[in-house]
Amino acid sequence: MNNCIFVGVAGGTGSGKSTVSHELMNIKKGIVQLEQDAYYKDLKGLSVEERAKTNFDHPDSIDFDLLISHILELKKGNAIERPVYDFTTHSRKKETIRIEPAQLVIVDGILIFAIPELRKLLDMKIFVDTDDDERLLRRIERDIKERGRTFESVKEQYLKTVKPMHLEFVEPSKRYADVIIPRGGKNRVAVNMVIAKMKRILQKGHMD
Ligand SMILES: Nc1ncnc2c1ncn2[C@@H]1O[C@H](COP(=O)(O)OP(=O)(O)O)[C@@H](O)[C@H]1O
Ligand SMILES: O=c1ccn([C@@H]2O[C@H](COP(=O)(O)O)[C@@H](O)[C@H]2O)c(=O)[nH]1
Repeated sequence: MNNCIFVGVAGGTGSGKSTVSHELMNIKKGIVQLEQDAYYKDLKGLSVEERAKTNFDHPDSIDFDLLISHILELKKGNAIERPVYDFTTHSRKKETIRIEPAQLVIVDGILIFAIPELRKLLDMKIFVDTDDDERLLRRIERDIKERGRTFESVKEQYLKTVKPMHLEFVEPSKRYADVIIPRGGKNRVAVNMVIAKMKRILQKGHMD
């Protein structure tokens, strides 16, 4: 598809990436989303205990080759089959989701700006910047409610891998952002400015 625009939304876990991505998806029909979360490597080959101990915040835990190849296919105008990842079992489901090429593709995830080959495929890079304590509180609530975790497991994972990887990979990748949204996805002023800009780009059909 000609003039397909790729917008990256990065930020730490619980920063509000999904919230911002959904706001952008609501601009008009036909905008599609590629979540880095869908591209976690399948850990079916490991025992349940080994899976739970995996460092899910290191770039090696994600199949970036597949994500990049999907972006390139969408750029060429071809549909892709996006994997479906199950956070409770740390494995890929059998089914996939067909994503058709679109004028605007939102790519979101904690590490997308930390990978140079991926970064250079993004036409606009937005970083959602939320204080660590707020992100942690949201993460505890979400992982217990939606991802089948206990408070103890969230605490252990946060201290062992989530926090150190955030400091090593996610936070430094903020330097590559074109736009930084402070205080998360409900920052109306910032989100409305990004939406207004995206609407202008979509009307013109290309980046400035
Ligand atoms: N500004 C905010 N204030 C309060 N809660 C928020 C805010 N932004 C997001 N949340 C909540 O925090 C959780 C994580 O937000 P989400 O957008 O899914 O973050 P991410 O995709 O970066 O992990 C969700 O439950 C969401 O409803
Ligand atoms: O099997 C898994 C895979 C990933 N995680 C955690 O998910 C977050 C990233 O998702 P957000 O939606 O951006 O919060 C990452 O910090 C991983 O630690 C997991 O716990 N289990």
